[in-house]
Amino acid sequence: MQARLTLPAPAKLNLFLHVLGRRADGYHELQTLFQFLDHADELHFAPREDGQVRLHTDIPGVPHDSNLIVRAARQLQEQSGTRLGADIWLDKRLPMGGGIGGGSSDAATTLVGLNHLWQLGWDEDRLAALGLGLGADVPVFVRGRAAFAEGVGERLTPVELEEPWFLVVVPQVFVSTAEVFSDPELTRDTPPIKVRSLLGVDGRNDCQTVVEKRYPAVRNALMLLNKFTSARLTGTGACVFGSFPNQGDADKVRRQLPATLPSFVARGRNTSLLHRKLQELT
Ligand SMILES: C[C@](O)(CO)[C@H](O)COP(=O)(O)OP(=O)(O)OC[C@H]1O[C@@H](n2ccc(N)nc2=O)[C@H](O)[C@@H]1O
Ligand SMILES: Nc1ncnc2c1ncn2[C@@H]1O[C@H](COP(=O)(O)OP(=O)(O)OP(=O)(O)O)[C@@H](O)[C@H]1O
Repeated sequence: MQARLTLPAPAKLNLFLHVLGRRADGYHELQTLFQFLDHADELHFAPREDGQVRLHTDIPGVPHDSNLIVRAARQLQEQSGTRLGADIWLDKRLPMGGGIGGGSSDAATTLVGLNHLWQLGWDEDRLAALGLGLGADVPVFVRGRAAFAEGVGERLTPVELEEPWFLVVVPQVFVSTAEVFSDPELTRDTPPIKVRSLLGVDGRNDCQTVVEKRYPAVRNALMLLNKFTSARLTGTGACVFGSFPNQGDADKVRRQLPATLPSFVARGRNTSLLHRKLQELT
């Protein structure tokens, strides 16, 4: 591997997730609060003169051409008209299907990284618009600022939040986002809130009841973590999390969880690890 650029692709949490309604195209109108975690995949990039895009790391179950990294790279290549290609390597650390946005974050880091490497000069708005076509969570990762999100996640208002430590528990099940959103029992009528009333909002996730019913492993993880702190679901799961004022308190609870249940501790951040790294580059 001879990488020219190495960048992180951090996880996100949905600190709350409200489902407001269903649109004609089947997608759901949401309101959610995104914050980033200092826990990340890492991507390595090198330019290619022959125009090919090659990801050299296999993710089991994800064919090369369906990987969001490859799809993001090819779409940026096509839409920018560059003749360059890229070799890409991935250190996968984020659990998949966990509701912490690993695939979307990989796609965003690819867009931002190749924009830099190929010297395209695209601005954030253009990269975020391309990213939205790859997944609802991609724009927030492209922009890298904690945000109140509306629509399907594309209307973003940056916010400054406290930056506590989070203990994230990773139940060993894969939750299908599409299945959760198509469940007839999903609550879809939460009234909209205004960004200025954010502070008064509790951390409810409207998907939690449906996910707990369908996935006993998630219900068990929530029950377990609830013994120590107020536990919540992120996205459509499977990950559940609780917040702590410092790392020591989070680690202490982590040590009391069964060894069979994977978990990690990471700080919540208002500026993503990707964007902090980019600031060092410029
Ligand atoms: C739940 C969140 O993680 C919150 O951050 C995201 O909104 C989900 O984003 P994502 O994983 O990128 O989801 P996508 O790949 O865009 O959508 C997966 C499937 O979930 C359903 N879906 C997703 C997002 C949304 N606002 N309404 C939906 O109904 C759709 O059936 C869609 O086919
Ligand atoms: N680079 C990638 N990393 C992870 N998953 C990928 C990637 N490319 C494609 N996928 C596909 O996307 C699916 C969802 O992965 P992801 O890790 O984004 O889920 P998630 O954490 O639930 O995301 P979200 O919070 O956005 O719902 C995977 O099961 C996989 O099939």
